[in-house]
Amino acid sequence: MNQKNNDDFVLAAVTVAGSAESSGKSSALRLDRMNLTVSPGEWITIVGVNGSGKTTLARIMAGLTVEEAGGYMNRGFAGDRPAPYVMQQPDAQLFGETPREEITFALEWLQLPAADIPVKTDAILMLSGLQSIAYFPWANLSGGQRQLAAIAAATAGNAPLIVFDEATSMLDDRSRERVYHIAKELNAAGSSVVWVTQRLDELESSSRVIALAEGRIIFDGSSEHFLYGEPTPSLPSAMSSSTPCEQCGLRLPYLASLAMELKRLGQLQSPLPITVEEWRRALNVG
Ligand SMILES: Nc1ncnc2c1ncn2[C@@H]1O[C@H](COP(=O)(O)OP(=O)(O)OP(=O)(O)O)[C@@H](O)[C@H]1O
Repeated sequence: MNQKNNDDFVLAAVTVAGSAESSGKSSALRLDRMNLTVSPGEWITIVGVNGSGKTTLARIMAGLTVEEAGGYMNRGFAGDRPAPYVMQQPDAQLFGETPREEITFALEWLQLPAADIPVKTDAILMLSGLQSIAYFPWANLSGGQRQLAAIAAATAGNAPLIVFDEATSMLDDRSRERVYHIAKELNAAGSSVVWVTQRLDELESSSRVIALAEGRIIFDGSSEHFLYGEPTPSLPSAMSSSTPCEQCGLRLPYLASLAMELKRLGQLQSPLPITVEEWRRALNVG
């Protein structure tokens, strides 16, 4: 973990030019003068409809090369090396032949003492639930199992910043929970996590949500405000009765709609629940 630099990670007026094909849209820019500050240890969830710029932003935050990017970036606590970046598709990010080899390579790249690597590899295989398939070649594993191995390798080094770009979208519920749990543990240990997702049911009350539309940040605040909050005054009045979530073109999760309806009927009061635990408390059960 990079303990030396506690400066915030800062993007200022970052712009990425659009492709010729996208120039017919209202915004031809992939990112449009984006300003963003992330503090050490923060968890940020990035949401937005398809093509809103999530992956472009995630790649810039990870320190990967994005052509035609301009503006100012100070990587601060994230350090100069690229951050681990876990993509939706595992195959492009695998270097080894098996899950065990993949994790071993990741630890070697981090220059851990050679003697520590086998023990640490076993610990990571166990944490990610991959022990039983540790020596299987990729061809014998499912896409989800390959993705779990890629995630386990990316998270092996407790990097100061880790970017998950819709990393769990091809995993089943159990594997998704496992990955989410690993990311949470890393966050609790001090890593900042950038979590790009289309799944609004993954939001937690305390976490910060950044919503993108057409390459711009159109919401930056708490999950609670995003799902239930007051509309943004600057938006056209036709949109003013909707929540920030709906204003981004995203559909409210079923449970959030239910909470709003129960509030309208006087059955629930603010703060409205988001997580299972909060629902239990709100309904006075369990
Ligand atoms: N390599 C590229 N070169 C040029 N334009 C690109 C490139 N990759 C994406 N774009 C365009 O940039 C815009 C933002 O794309 P981006 O992949 O960042 O969005 P996204 O929100 O991650 O989308 P999705 O949810 O579909 O993955 C889109 O209009 C897309 O067509």
